[in-house]
Amino acid sequence: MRIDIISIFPEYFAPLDVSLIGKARERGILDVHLHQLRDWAHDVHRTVDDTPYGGGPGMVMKPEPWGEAIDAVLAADQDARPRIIVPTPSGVPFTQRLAMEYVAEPWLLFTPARYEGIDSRVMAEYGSRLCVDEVSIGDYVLAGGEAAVLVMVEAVGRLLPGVLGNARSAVDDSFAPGEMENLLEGPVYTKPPEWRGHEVPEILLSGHHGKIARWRRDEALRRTARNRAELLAALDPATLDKHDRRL
Ligand SMILES: COC(=O)COc1cccc(COC(=O)c2cn[nH]c2)c1
Repeated sequence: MRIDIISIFPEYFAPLDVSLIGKARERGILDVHLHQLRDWAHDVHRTVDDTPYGGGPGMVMKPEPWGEAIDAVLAADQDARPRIIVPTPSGVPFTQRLAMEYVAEPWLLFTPARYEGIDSRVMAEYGSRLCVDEVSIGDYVLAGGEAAVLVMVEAVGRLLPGVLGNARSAVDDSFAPGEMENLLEGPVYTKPPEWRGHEVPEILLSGHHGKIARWRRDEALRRTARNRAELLAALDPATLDKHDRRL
Protein backbone atom coordinates (compact mmCIF):
# COMPACT_ATOMS: atom_id res chain seq x y z
CA MET A 1 0.00 0.00 0.00
CA ARG A 2 1.16 3.48 -0.89
CA ILE A 3 0.26 6.44 1.37
CA ASP A 4 0.94 10.07 0.46
CA ILE A 5 0.47 12.89 2.97
CA ILE A 6 0.56 16.61 2.07
CA SER A 7 0.99 18.93 5.07
CA ILE A 8 2.64 22.18 6.21
CA PHE A 9 4.01 20.12 9.13
CA PRO A 10 5.48 16.96 7.55
CA GLU A 11 7.65 16.57 10.66
CA TYR A 12 4.38 15.83 12.50
CA PHE A 13 4.57 12.36 10.94
CA ALA A 14 7.82 11.25 12.57
CA PRO A 15 5.79 8.69 14.60
CA LEU A 16 5.22 6.82 11.33
CA ASP A 17 8.92 5.87 11.47
CA VAL A 18 8.49 3.83 14.66
CA SER A 19 6.63 0.79 15.99
CA LEU A 20 4.21 -1.23 13.87
CA ILE A 21 3.98 1.26 11.01
CA GLY A 22 7.73 1.85 10.99
CA LYS A 23 8.37 -1.88 10.75
CA ALA A 24 5.77 -2.28 8.00
CA ARG A 25 7.62 0.42 6.04
CA GLU A 26 10.99 -1.26 6.60
CA ARG A 27 9.49 -4.53 5.35
CA GLY A 28 8.05 -2.85 2.27
CA ILE A 29 4.45 -3.60 3.26
CA LEU A 30 3.74 0.13 3.43
CA ASP A 31 5.24 2.96 1.36
CA VAL A 32 4.75 6.43 2.91
CA HIS A 33 5.58 9.67 1.06
CA LEU A 34 5.48 13.02 2.89
CA HIS A 35 5.10 16.33 1.05
CA GLN A 36 5.57 19.93 2.30
CA LEU A 37 2.57 21.94 0.98
CA ARG A 38 4.64 25.15 0.99
CA ASP A 39 6.82 23.70 -1.79
CA TRP A 40 3.90 24.63 -4.05
CA ALA A 41 3.40 28.13 -2.60
CA HIS A 42 5.51 30.29 -4.90
CA ASP A 43 5.38 33.72 -3.27
CA VAL A 44 8.37 34.82 -1.23
CA HIS A 45 6.56 34.03 2.05
CA ARG A 46 5.31 30.67 0.75
CA THR A 47 1.77 31.68 1.78
CA VAL A 48 -0.81 28.91 2.02
CA ASP A 49 -3.72 30.77 3.68
CA ASP A 50 -5.82 33.88 3.29
CA THR A 51 -8.90 35.56 4.81
CA PRO A 52 -12.28 33.88 4.28
CA TYR A 53 -14.70 35.24 1.65
CA GLY A 54 -17.90 36.30 3.38
CA GLY A 55 -15.96 37.25 6.52
CA GLY A 56 -15.72 35.23 9.71
CA PRO A 57 -12.90 34.24 12.03
CA GLY A 58 -9.62 32.60 11.12
CA MET A 59 -8.02 31.88 7.77
CA VAL A 60 -8.77 29.52 4.88
CA MET A 61 -6.16 27.48 3.00
CA LYS A 62 -5.67 28.81 -0.54
CA PRO A 63 -6.64 26.51 -3.43
CA GLU A 64 -3.60 27.05 -5.67
CA PRO A 65 -0.89 25.39 -3.53
CA TRP A 66 -3.20 22.42 -2.78
CA GLY A 67 -4.07 22.01 -6.46
CA GLU A 68 -0.42 21.98 -7.53
CA ALA A 69 0.56 19.67 -4.65
CA ILE A 70 -2.20 17.15 -5.36
CA ASP A 71 -1.41 17.26 -9.11
CA ALA A 72 2.23 16.51 -8.28
CA VAL A 73 1.25 13.51 -6.16
CA LEU A 74 -1.13 12.19 -8.84
CA ALA A 75 1.69 12.47 -11.40
CA ALA A 76 3.74 10.01 -9.32
CA ASP A 77 1.79 7.12 -10.83
CA GLN A 78 -0.12 7.86 -14.06
CA ASP A 79 -1.68 4.39 -14.10
CA ALA A 80 -3.28 4.58 -10.67
CA ARG A 81 -5.55 6.91 -8.72
CA PRO A 82 -5.39 7.42 -4.98
CA ARG A 83 -8.38 7.63 -2.70
CA ILE A 84 -8.24 11.14 -1.18
CA ILE A 85 -9.05 11.42 2.53
CA VAL A 86 -9.64 14.82 4.13
CA PRO A 87 -9.78 14.79 7.94
CA THR A 88 -12.48 17.24 9.10
CA PRO A 89 -14.93 17.58 11.99
CA SER A 90 -17.59 17.85 9.28
CA GLY A 91 -16.84 14.44 7.80
CA VAL A 92 -18.38 10.98 7.97
CA PRO A 93 -17.36 9.00 11.07
CA PHE A 94 -14.10 7.06 10.81
CA THR A 95 -14.94 3.52 11.93
CA GLN A 96 -13.30 0.11 11.94
CA ARG A 97 -15.48 -0.73 8.97
CA LEU A 98 -14.13 2.30 7.05
CA ALA A 99 -10.57 1.32 8.08
CA MET A 100 -11.23 -2.12 6.59
CA GLU A 101 -12.45 -0.48 3.39
CA TYR A 102 -9.31 1.68 3.20
CA VAL A 103 -6.87 -1.19 3.81
CA ALA A 104 -8.11 -2.71 0.55
CA GLU A 105 -7.06 0.44 -1.35
CA PRO A 106 -3.66 0.30 -3.09
CA TRP A 107 -3.10 4.09 -2.70
CA LEU A 108 -4.33 6.63 -0.15
CA LEU A 109 -3.68 10.42 -0.25
CA PHE A 110 -4.27 12.27 3.03
CA THR A 111 -4.75 16.06 2.92
CA PRO A 112 -4.73 17.33 6.52
CA ALA A 113 -5.83 20.97 6.74
CA ARG A 114 -4.92 23.73 9.18
CA TYR A 115 -6.75 26.96 10.03
CA GLU A 116 -10.49 26.82 9.17
CA GLY A 117 -9.98 24.34 6.37
CA ILE A 118 -9.18 24.11 2.68
CA ASP A 119 -10.98 26.23 0.05
CA SER A 120 -13.90 23.98 -0.90
CA ARG A 121 -13.15 24.26 -4.62
CA VAL A 122 -10.11 21.99 -4.17
CA MET A 123 -12.07 18.87 -3.25
CA ALA A 124 -14.78 19.85 -5.75
CA GLU A 125 -12.07 19.88 -8.45
CA TYR A 126 -10.84 16.37 -7.61
CA GLY A 127 -14.17 14.95 -6.46
CA SER A 128 -15.35 14.96 -10.07
CA ARG A 129 -12.80 12.31 -11.08
CA LEU A 130 -11.43 10.76 -7.88
CA CYS A 131 -12.92 9.35 -4.68
CA VAL A 132 -12.68 12.16 -2.11
CA ASP A 133 -13.77 11.33 1.45
CA GLU A 134 -14.28 13.92 4.17
CA VAL A 135 -13.76 11.89 7.35
CA SER A 136 -14.07 12.73 11.06
CA ILE A 137 -12.23 10.88 13.83
CA GLY A 138 -14.54 12.40 16.44
CA ASP A 139 -16.77 15.27 17.46
CA TYR A 140 -14.15 17.81 18.46
CA VAL A 141 -12.02 20.37 16.62
CA LEU A 142 -8.25 19.97 16.29
CA ALA A 143 -5.82 22.71 15.26
CA GLY A 144 -5.09 20.63 12.17
CA GLY A 145 -5.81 17.31 10.52
CA GLU A 146 -2.33 15.84 11.08
CA ALA A 147 -3.21 14.03 14.33
CA ALA A 148 -6.29 12.59 12.59
CA VAL A 149 -4.07 11.29 9.78
CA LEU A 150 -1.82 9.55 12.35
CA VAL A 151 -4.91 7.91 13.85
CA MET A 152 -6.23 6.73 10.50
CA VAL A 153 -2.85 5.52 9.20
CA GLU A 154 -2.38 3.45 12.36
CA ALA A 155 -5.91 2.01 12.27
CA VAL A 156 -5.55 1.10 8.57
CA GLY A 157 -1.86 0.09 8.64
CA ARG A 158 -2.33 -2.45 11.44
CA LEU A 159 -4.85 -4.28 9.24
CA LEU A 160 -2.32 -4.85 6.46
CA PRO A 161 -1.45 -8.55 6.13
CA GLY A 162 1.73 -9.33 8.05
CA VAL A 163 1.74 -6.16 10.14
CA LEU A 164 0.15 -7.55 13.32
CA GLY A 165 2.04 -10.83 13.08
CA ASN A 166 0.41 -14.26 13.34
CA ALA A 167 -0.13 -14.00 17.10
CA ARG A 168 -2.84 -11.43 16.63
CA SER A 169 -5.65 -11.22 14.18
CA ALA A 170 -7.53 -8.01 13.60
CA VAL A 171 -10.64 -10.11 13.02
CA ASP A 172 -11.11 -10.30 16.81
CA ASP A 173 -11.01 -6.53 17.23
CA SER A 174 -13.76 -4.61 18.90
CA PHE A 175 -16.03 -3.19 16.23
CA ALA A 176 -14.78 -5.70 13.65
CA PRO A 177 -17.75 -6.83 11.54
CA GLY A 178 -19.27 -10.08 12.76
CA GLU A 179 -19.73 -11.51 16.25
CA MET A 180 -17.99 -8.67 18.09
CA GLU A 181 -19.25 -5.83 15.89
CA ASN A 182 -20.77 -3.01 17.98
CA LEU A 183 -19.41 -4.57 21.17
CA LEU A 184 -16.61 -3.15 23.29
CA GLU A 185 -13.76 -5.44 24.40
CA GLY A 186 -14.17 -6.75 27.93
CA PRO A 187 -11.38 -6.84 30.58
CA VAL A 188 -8.07 -8.60 29.83
CA TYR A 189 -5.63 -10.28 32.26
CA THR A 190 -2.18 -11.85 32.28
CA LYS A 191 0.21 -13.36 34.88
CA PRO A 192 0.51 -13.27 37.86
CA PRO A 193 -2.80 -14.98 38.85
CA GLU A 194 -3.00 -12.76 41.95
CA TRP A 195 -1.67 -9.19 42.18
CA ARG A 196 -2.04 -6.92 45.23
CA GLY A 197 -4.96 -9.04 46.39
CA HIS A 198 -6.74 -8.90 43.02
CA GLU A 199 -7.36 -12.34 41.53
CA VAL A 200 -7.89 -13.19 37.87
CA PRO A 201 -11.51 -14.34 37.25
CA GLU A 202 -11.49 -18.11 37.90
CA ILE A 203 -13.24 -18.90 34.62
CA LEU A 204 -10.21 -17.68 32.65
CA LEU A 205 -7.97 -20.24 34.38
CA SER A 206 -10.46 -23.06 33.82
CA GLY A 207 -9.39 -23.98 30.30
CA HIS A 208 -13.08 -24.38 29.47
CA HIS A 209 -13.10 -22.50 26.15
CA GLY A 210 -16.87 -22.52 25.72
CA LYS A 211 -17.47 -21.00 29.13
CA ILE A 212 -14.60 -18.55 28.62
CA ALA A 213 -16.12 -17.36 25.33
CA ARG A 214 -19.49 -16.95 27.06
CA TRP A 215 -17.91 -15.02 29.95
CA ARG A 216 -16.06 -12.74 27.53
CA ARG A 217 -19.22 -12.00 25.58
CA ASP A 218 -21.09 -11.23 28.81
CA GLU A 219 -18.33 -8.85 29.90
CA ALA A 220 -18.35 -7.22 26.45
CA LEU A 221 -22.11 -6.72 26.66
CA ARG A 222 -21.84 -5.31 30.19
CA ARG A 223 -19.08 -2.86 29.23
CA THR A 224 -20.94 -1.84 26.08
CA ALA A 225 -24.13 -1.22 28.10
CA ARG A 226 -22.14 0.86 30.58
CA ASN A 227 -20.00 2.92 28.19
CA ARG A 228 -21.80 2.91 24.85
CA ALA A 229 -25.47 2.05 25.42
CA GLU A 230 -26.33 3.42 21.97
CA LEU A 231 -24.27 0.62 20.39
CA LEU A 232 -26.44 -1.99 22.10
CA ALA A 233 -29.45 -0.47 20.36
CA ALA A 234 -27.61 -1.06 17.07
CA LEU A 235 -27.06 -4.74 17.87
CA ASP A 236 -28.94 -7.00 15.53
CA PRO A 237 -31.48 -8.78 17.81
CA ALA A 238 -30.85 -11.94 15.80
CA THR A 239 -27.28 -12.06 17.14
CA LEU A 240 -28.55 -11.80 20.75
CA ASP A 241 -29.25 -15.28 22.06
CA LYS A 242 -31.55 -15.94 25.02
CA HIS A 243 -28.61 -15.77 27.43
CA ASP A 244 -27.71 -12.28 26.16
CA ARG A 245 -31.26 -11.11 26.53
CA ARG A 246 -31.19 -12.16 30.17
CA LEU A 247 -28.28 -9.79 30.91
C1 LIG B 1 -12.63 20.04 3.47
O1 LIG B 1 -12.24 19.82 4.84
C2 LIG B 1 -11.37 20.73 5.38
O2 LIG B 1 -11.08 21.72 4.82
C3 LIG B 1 -10.83 20.38 6.74
O3 LIG B 1 -11.30 21.41 7.65
C4 LIG B 1 -10.87 21.38 8.95
C5 LIG B 1 -11.29 22.41 9.79
C6 LIG B 1 -10.88 22.41 11.13
C7 LIG B 1 -10.06 21.39 11.63
C8 LIG B 1 -9.65 20.37 10.78
C9 LIG B 1 -8.78 19.25 11.30
O4 LIG B 1 -9.57 18.06 11.54
C10 LIG B 1 -10.22 17.98 12.77
O5 LIG B 1 -10.21 18.89 13.59
C11 LIG B 1 -10.97 16.74 13.02
C12 LIG B 1 -11.01 15.62 12.21
N1 LIG B 1 -11.82 14.72 12.82
N2 LIG B 1 -12.29 15.24 13.97
C13 LIG B 1 -11.78 16.49 14.10
C14 LIG B 1 -10.05 20.35 9.42
